[in-house]
Amino acid sequence: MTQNEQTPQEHTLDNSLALLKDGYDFIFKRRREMDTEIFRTRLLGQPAICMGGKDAAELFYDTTKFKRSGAIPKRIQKSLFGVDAIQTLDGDAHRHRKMLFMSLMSRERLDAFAELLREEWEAAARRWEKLDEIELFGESQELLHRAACRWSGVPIDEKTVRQKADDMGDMVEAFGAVGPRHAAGRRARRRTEEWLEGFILDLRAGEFKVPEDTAAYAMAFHRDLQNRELDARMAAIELINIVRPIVAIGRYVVFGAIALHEHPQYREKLAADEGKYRQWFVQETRRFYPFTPFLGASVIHDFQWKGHEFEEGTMVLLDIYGTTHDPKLWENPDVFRPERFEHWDGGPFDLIPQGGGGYDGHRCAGEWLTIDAMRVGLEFLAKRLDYEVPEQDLGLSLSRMPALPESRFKMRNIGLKNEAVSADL
Ligand code: HEM
Repeated sequence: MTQNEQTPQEHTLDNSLALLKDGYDFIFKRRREMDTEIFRTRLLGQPAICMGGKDAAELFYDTTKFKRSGAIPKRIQKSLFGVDAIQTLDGDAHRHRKMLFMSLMSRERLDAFAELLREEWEAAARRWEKLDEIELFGESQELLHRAACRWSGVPIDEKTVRQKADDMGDMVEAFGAVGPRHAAGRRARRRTEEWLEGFILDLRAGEFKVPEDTAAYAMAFHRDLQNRELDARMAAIELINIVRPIVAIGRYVVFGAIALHEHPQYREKLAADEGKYRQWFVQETRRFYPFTPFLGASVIHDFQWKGHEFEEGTMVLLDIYGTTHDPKLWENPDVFRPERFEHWDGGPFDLIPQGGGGYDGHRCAGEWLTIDAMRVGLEFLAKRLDYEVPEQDLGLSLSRMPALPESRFKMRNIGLKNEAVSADL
């Protein structure tokens, strides 16, 4: 037997349709069936290696073995990420671009974001009080978009703000879709890139001014390793790489709201933040609910790992959903239990809903901001709002990528309680 034959192999011409059908469970289901952390299959007409778990995650983030350029399909770049953006860079070019993103994430700037976000929740809730019913998903995307624009220096036009927030959301909605949902995401991206490219050009021409510590300023005037400004379209794409994922936190707000609804015993604990309850609840929401299904990279040169052969150019997928539900890492992984985080040691390769490793690698630049934004939003829901949750379908299908309940979380009879939310995180 050659080393290669040790890797379980699916005998299939191509499994792309099964990937769409099984969605988040595609890799994990096969890992369970074959009792393996790694297997070979064929996807998008080419051989692919799928793997999951802590060791596999650590391997995936070894930049001497894997690269991102050429690994992200164009259809994902044209909808979700933007073509040739940070997600596709490697080596020094990536490190330099990543420093630009991380420079926006100082504690001071994150606190400023949390404050803007609290204002937006308060303003939105005052509007909701006058309505019979709202849909939390769209509403939270809009309020996150407003906070993201104010924080990033992007102008808000009241006439178009909801449309622009929906466009940000549609780019995310497109990633695991074929047909109309995917096409809508591409159209949304084209419109948004055109809008923000014009804005970047205005900033450069001095026709519009923004503070120097904003993302808009950073993207407009960033210089690459050759000391050149980014192409205006690329600056717009990277600015979208700030605003779009902030809007996407609306999905986690909905997941947190579902968790609160299905486990009402946590509401008071969350409001009072007994222990570090808010932090545990947020971490469990990010671990438990499906958002990113897997990540892709490509093998730089032949190597072996635990007796498995990796050949140059092979596409490799890391199972994100399966790793956050791996029974080797999480006791009773399919039970929602925030207290599990009381004794979690904070490893870089187990809780990986937003990628693993360090922030100098490809791990999500906005992870701290996401956690802060969820703490603000969930505290607001638990402490400041009274609401009813009418009968609706809150089920999440693992074959819909990205996952979202059909009803998008409807809330009724919303009122504001006389309780102040905390000023710090
Ligand atoms: C809504 C919740 C979010 C989820 C589920 C999420 C998830 C992820 C994942 C899985 C990655 C890829 C990691 C990798 O390739 O190894 C990533 C990368 C990234 N995220 Fe997030 N993210 C979220 C929020 C944010 C926010 C709020 C921001 C910015 C404010 C952000 C900015 C980025 C950037 C710039 C990258 C590319 C990093 C790189 O390639 O070096 N994300 N995110």
